[in-house]
Amino acid sequence: MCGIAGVISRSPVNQLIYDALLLLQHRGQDAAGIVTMQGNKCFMHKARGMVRDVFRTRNMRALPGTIGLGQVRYPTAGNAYSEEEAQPFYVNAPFGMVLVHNGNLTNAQALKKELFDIDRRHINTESDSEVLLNVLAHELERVARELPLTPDAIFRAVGAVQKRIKGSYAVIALIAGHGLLAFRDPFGIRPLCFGVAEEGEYMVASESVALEGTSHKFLRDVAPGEALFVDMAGKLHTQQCNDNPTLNPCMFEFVYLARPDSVMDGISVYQARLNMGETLAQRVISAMPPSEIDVVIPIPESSRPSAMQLAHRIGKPYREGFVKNRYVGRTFIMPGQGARKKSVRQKLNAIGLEFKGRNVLLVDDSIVRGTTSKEIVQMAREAGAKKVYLASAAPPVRYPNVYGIDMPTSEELIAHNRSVEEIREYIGADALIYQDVDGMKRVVGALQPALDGFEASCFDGSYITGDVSAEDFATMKEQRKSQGEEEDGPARTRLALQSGAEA
Ligand SMILES: O=P(O)(O)OC[C@H]1O[C@H](OP(=O)(O)OP(=O)(O)O)[C@H](O)[C@@H]1O
Ligand SMILES: NC(=O)CC[C@H](N)C(=O)O
Ligand SMILES: [Mg+2]
Repeated sequence: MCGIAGVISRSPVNQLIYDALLLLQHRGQDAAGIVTMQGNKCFMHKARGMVRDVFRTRNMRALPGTIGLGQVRYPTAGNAYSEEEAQPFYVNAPFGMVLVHNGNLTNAQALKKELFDIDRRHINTESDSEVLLNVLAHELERVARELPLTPDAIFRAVGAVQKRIKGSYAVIALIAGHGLLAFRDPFGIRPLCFGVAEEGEYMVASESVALEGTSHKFLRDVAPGEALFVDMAGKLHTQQCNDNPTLNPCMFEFVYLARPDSVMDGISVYQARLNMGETLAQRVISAMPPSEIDVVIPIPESSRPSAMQLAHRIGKPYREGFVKNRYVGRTFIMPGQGARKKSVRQKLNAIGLEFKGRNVLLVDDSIVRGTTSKEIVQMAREAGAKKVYLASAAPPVRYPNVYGIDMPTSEELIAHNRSVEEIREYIGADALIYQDVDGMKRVVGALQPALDGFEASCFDGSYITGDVSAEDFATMKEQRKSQGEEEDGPARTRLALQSGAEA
């Protein structure tokens, strides 16, 4: 996932976008960028790093205008080290357009070839988002043959884009001299919502927390397949661009990615995590008598609501046994296993007296590569715990994700082709208790009756778009592998150390 935000206002938007990106920082730590437009001219600043490092006062001053957008990046295509792949992307025709994207196109490589061979468009990076922008530009160019460009024509172009691109996408784009466009994939995999400040001043963003934190009133989520367009006069136009939209939000948003104070597609992320803690408690009770547990300890940060609810349900004390260094970012979304591993110990430290001589139940929101849990279990033992049990509020992550979470290969997943007993052994815990897939879907789904389902492929192996071929998987895997191994060692460690602004 990445975090995206776009604003149209009557006053300068540079600070508003900066503030929104800071509120979305937890969605991407590798690069950040903002584009504003004044008249028909674009002003862009993007670079590797976190928001507070990328934008200095001089950069902010060079972003004038009352319309703009920005992104914080967590790459799922291309690599984390390329400045060119940081977003937004710009294309000069038609009109001059910029785009930010959260998600991942599963047919990016085929589209890239098609764009070159047929549409005569050259893509200069490995980013699927640059491909997306060029498909949009191409389709917009077709409808723009007759001017003026109407919202209706723009929506027709979005409909045509949706027919060509596959995968997941929440998109915000600016069309110079015309306005702000946003749309969401027809399965509703990646989140996107919008709100209003004053009449005619809109913000579109990945999470509701970005709207709330910048004093915008949340209006609603963008529906799957829907597009919205705000023209330069601040008039909002919306239209469903797809014949068969369904709502299947990504389950991993509720497990880990999103901030707990966000509400996505009508589901409170916090409540979803509490509910997961509640069902996990039942799994714990059926696995062992609660009398064997002295204390429940969360693995900060994301597991806290689930751990709290679990402790309450099994009637055991909830204690903070690990202190998080607030200057180290999220480890899971860091590029490179070396950086991730090192960061766990930099990030978390045990408080000895919560562990000494006790049977502790550690709770995490998910176990993906096992980096965190293996280190943490060892740290709990070093701190003097008698028994170390581990519970995961999400089920085993067994399958690759191709929709915007960077786990493109099954081999890197600790639960792939391993039984729970084998995982327990690898992690070194005395017991390992997982959530089950149906239980998770039931308790999160209960919060929104209008859902058609969840995109939960990394847990159940079922890919909601139904069109990812074995060849697509192989291409994405190869592409990520070659990009991911490019720069191991010092550069990755540097990134790990420099990340850390609190979201
Ligand atoms: O099994 P792994 O590959 O280690 O991945 C899972 C861990 O990574 C995430 O934490 P992270 O440190 O990224 O963020 P958080 O502070 O929001 O929990 C997640 O919450 C788990 O703790
Ligand atoms: N996580 C994301 O949403 C990534 C967006 C895009 N695929 C990129 O790699 O930049
Ligand atoms: Mg964590």
